[in-house]
Amino acid sequence: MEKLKQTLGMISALDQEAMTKTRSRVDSLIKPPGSLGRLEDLAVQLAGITKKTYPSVDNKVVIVMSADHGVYQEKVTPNPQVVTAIQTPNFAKGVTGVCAFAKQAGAEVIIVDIGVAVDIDHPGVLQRKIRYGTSNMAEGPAMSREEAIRALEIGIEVAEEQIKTGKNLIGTGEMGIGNTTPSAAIVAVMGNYDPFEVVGIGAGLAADQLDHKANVIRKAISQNQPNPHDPIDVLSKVGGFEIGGMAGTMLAAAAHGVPVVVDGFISTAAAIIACAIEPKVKDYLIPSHCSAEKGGKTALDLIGLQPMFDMGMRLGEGSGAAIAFNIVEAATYMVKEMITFEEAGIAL
Ligand SMILES: Cc1cc2ncn([C@H]3O[C@H](COP(=O)(O)O)[C@@H](O)[C@H]3O)c2cc1C
Ligand SMILES: O=C(O)c1cccnc1
Repeated sequence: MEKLKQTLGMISALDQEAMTKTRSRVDSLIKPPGSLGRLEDLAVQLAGITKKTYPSVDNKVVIVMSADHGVYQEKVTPNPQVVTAIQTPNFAKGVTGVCAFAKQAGAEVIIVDIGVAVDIDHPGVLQRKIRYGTSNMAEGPAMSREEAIRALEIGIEVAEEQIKTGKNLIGTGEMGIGNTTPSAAIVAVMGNYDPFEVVGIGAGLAADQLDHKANVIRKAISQNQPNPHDPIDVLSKVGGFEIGGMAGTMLAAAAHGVPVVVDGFISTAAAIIACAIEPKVKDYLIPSHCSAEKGGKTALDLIGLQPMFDMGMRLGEGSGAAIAFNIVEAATYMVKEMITFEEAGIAL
């Protein structure tokens, strides 16, 4: 709890002076005013986050949190639970979807076992297991409040280790068979939606099973009565270890002035928790894409994030975040590589 409290105490508002300076430079660059659209706003946001007029995001990492879910027993996903364990070392080997995009973006991928159902024996996997998967939220709380805080603190610690080594752009990613169910539950509770409005097919559930998936979430909510005004209560009752870990990563990034790129539906559920814990976190978040998962747009809208692109992607892992790294870095190149009208000797 100490680590969490200390981290929350370090989160401040964006640096207005840096933002004003960067906005002024962006407005005077040799282009029609506003012609680089939201890339201009992104540059200003990066200045506010990093407290630098010329922000740099040249040292990138996607932190992937891997965990299993007790609610798997309710047949909410078509894939065997063992896929989480099979995939986890694959992130260390560099062969998953996010790894391909991270390689292209020049980013590292860090994989953390925060709660996989079996032991993962691979030297490249960070061992931070809280437990061998959550409990079945349809029968009781997914985890204790202490475990939820532990998940947040693991996310903080892993992010801080990365920031200490010089990382200046973080993406959130996850692996966890069944995790679109707790994600939809979080969105339903925090946004007061009926679960059916926000459940999707996840990693390929048959469309005729969506009613069942929504019913499982309804049961979990009525069984546990998560309090939407207490995000840690929501995380513990209907969340997941990897969701808590990603929320913690977002809190740490905000505390240390590092921009954090949010991936798809599951990362957005984590962002909803992080923003409810500390609303100032929102300004440090950079959305990437709009997940094709049914609740994807609703989840982003809940915290007012406007995605950069919509490619019908629904993989998770941090894949959309890694692709978005290129756009985020483009904003920094605009500020430092383009000249102003004045520097060009032109007075219009
Ligand atoms: C081979 C494979 C690789 C994945 N990589 C990410 N996910 C994605 O699918 C899972 C969530 O979907 P659901 O809730 O329907 O189980 C998570 O692991 C998510 O990261 C994958 C899923 C599979 C099958
Ligand atoms: O958008 C996501 O994060 C997502 C959607 C479906 C399945 N896995 C991940």
